[in-house]
Amino acid sequence: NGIATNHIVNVWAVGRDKECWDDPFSFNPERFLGSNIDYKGQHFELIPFGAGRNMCAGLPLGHRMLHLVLGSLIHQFDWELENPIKPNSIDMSERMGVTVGKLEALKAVPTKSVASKQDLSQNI
Ligand code: HEM
Repeated sequence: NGIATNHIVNVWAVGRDKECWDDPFSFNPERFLGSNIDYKGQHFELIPFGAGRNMCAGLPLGHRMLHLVLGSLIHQFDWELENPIKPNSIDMSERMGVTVGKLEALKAVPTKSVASKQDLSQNI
């Protein structure tokens, strides 16, 4: 009838629903080992790219780039937290908005890794 409506799905809440997830507030990527749940819009408990006909058009690119960029950063650099922050003292408070981010930015300090220097010397 020509009337357009906008809907905003609360993906944050879906991802923390204890009906869908065991221990939903824990960061536990291992929960996906041996699970058939994927992120491609067919399993509605996990929809980082949305679902249906308006889902993210960049999913294949995003999927490839994430692995490439993250893998390169981990391979090329050793990463440390800024003093005096320790892994278990990271402030994980969230900043609410249309998207959710960390309230305090995570500062990670890179130094060139031994592995990447070895790669370089092999190329000479
Ligand atoms: C990890 C990276 C990304 C995430 C998590 C993401 C997530 C999303 C989400 C949640 C939507 C809305 C889907 C909906 O309304 O149901 C969307 C839409 C869209 N995204 Fe992404 N996106 C990512 C990367 C990209 C990239 C790299 C591109 C392009 C190069 C892209 C292009 C688009 C476009 C064009 C739409 C609108 C699709 C439409 O309305 O038909 N996205 N994305």
